[in-house]
Amino acid sequence: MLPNINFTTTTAYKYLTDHYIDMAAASMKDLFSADNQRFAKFSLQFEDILLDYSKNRVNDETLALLLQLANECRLNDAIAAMFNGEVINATEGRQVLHTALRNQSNTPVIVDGKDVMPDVNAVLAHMKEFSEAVISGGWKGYTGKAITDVVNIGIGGSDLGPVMVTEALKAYKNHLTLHFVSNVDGTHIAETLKGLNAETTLFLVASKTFTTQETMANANSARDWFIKSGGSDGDVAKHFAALSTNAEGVSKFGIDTKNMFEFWDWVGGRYSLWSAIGLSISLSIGFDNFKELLAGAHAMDNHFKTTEANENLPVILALLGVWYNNFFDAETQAILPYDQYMHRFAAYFQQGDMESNGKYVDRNGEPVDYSTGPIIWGEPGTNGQHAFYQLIHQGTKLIPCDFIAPAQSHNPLGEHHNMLLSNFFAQTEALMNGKTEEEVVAELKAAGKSEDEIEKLAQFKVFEGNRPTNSILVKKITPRSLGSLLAMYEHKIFVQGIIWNIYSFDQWGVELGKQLAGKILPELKNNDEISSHDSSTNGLINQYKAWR
Ligand SMILES: O=P(O)(O)OC[C@H]1O[C@H](O)[C@H](O)[C@@H](O)[C@@H]1O
Repeated sequence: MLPNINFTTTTAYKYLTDHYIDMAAASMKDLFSADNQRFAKFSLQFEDILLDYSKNRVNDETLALLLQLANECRLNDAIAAMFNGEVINATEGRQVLHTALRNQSNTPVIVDGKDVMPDVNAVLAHMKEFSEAVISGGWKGYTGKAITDVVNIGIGGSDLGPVMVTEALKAYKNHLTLHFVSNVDGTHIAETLKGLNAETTLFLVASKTFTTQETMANANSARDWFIKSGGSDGDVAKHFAALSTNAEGVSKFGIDTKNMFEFWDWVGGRYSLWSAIGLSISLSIGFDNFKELLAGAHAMDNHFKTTEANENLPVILALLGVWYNNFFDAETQAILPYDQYMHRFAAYFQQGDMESNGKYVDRNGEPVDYSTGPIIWGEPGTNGQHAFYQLIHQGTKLIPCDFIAPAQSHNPLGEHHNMLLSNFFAQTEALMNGKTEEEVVAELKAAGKSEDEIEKLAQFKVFEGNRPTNSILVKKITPRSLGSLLAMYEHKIFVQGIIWNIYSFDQWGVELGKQLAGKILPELKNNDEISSHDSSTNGLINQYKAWR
């Protein structure tokens, strides 16, 4: 059982409410001047990952109170409940054991009285064998040719993780070309199939439930294309594999269950890249690298499970997030990787975080009277700098940002990496220090501006500063360090869900739209005028029918 505590009733919360008044007025610049140990005090290292959280609006007392909050919310019991396989996804009656998928130490993980590790290892062995056959060219298509292209058909957790990881680890990729089709918009599959050769294309139908409308529609269109291109029904087995928990659905679709890579309902969709859903990753970068990704995540799992809260990276990140979310009323959290390969990282954690903690009902089924999960967004630096950083620097909203960068580039081209990293360092420094009116005036004077010009311009060039950031410096983005980084964010989300007393592993909020789309679809099959909805929805449907 998860603890069931309203964090706003804790002693720590009361102290934090008072303490916030002091800290809202405190300047980070002053905190740095007053303490030359601040970086050492407020930074942590895990393997090749350095988390510097010193540029936050916190002092020793803030940290102590936030840690007390975690303690009063019985975080340690919650962590134990997850790893021990308790049914902590209570509204779906499921365990939450994506950590078992990367449990490289192979200690037994018991679900309903049975150790799941033999099954986990068997699927990994199947993935290894299959990946090696496809990569080596031993796996032949229906005309005897080796596979050149792999199309992963899936959406949400069955797409975002594999897309993000294969992009982030592109430097490790082999000769296979990966494609990802997710959207039910026919354009996505049509554009992907253009230029592909059915003889050398392998489709992975990735769906935990194997009922998702988008994925089933795209998989059916892919199979039609395959047959039209010359393949026969009997050839489907050589060109279609399924990644799913639903064996019955897979065989109904016509995919041989020998080509099915299984996972289990104790793996949440948005936590599934570690499962058979990761087959596209294993095909793209090889099984050994996929295993390294798992090993990196496992190392972070152990860190999370065994390290004291004050030195625990996911816990610290989570508590800082709570500090801004619930005391400073920050509504969003930016994730800004200074690594072009990580360009889908923020998109991945939009699902990871927002689908997990976007809940207004607590674990008692009562509406909460505090803010829960933040809006996650971000783009890679330096692109973001030339687009939306204006608002982060001078807007009226407080936006806590995570800056992530590798110290070593996979493409050390001239001065590019120093230029990139100089921006990474400069942005967090600028956000903290800002620029005072005196500094602006001095600068304008030095540039030869008149008193009149200076007066007109100065205010617009002032930066308040005092805007919080975390810097996450990674030695190099490797399968291992990426695995650790991903697990770190997953556990951060978990910790926040515990503090907010919500269920982080269900996603009922996606159902209503699906249900209504299911009702509307038949109405679109004829040209009858529709009057069964509100006037807006009727009007839109009828105009669609008139125009299509
Ligand atoms: O893998 P599937 O069963 O096809 O599900 C794909 C996605 O769709 C659902 O609507 C959920 O919101 C996601 O959590 C899930 O990842």
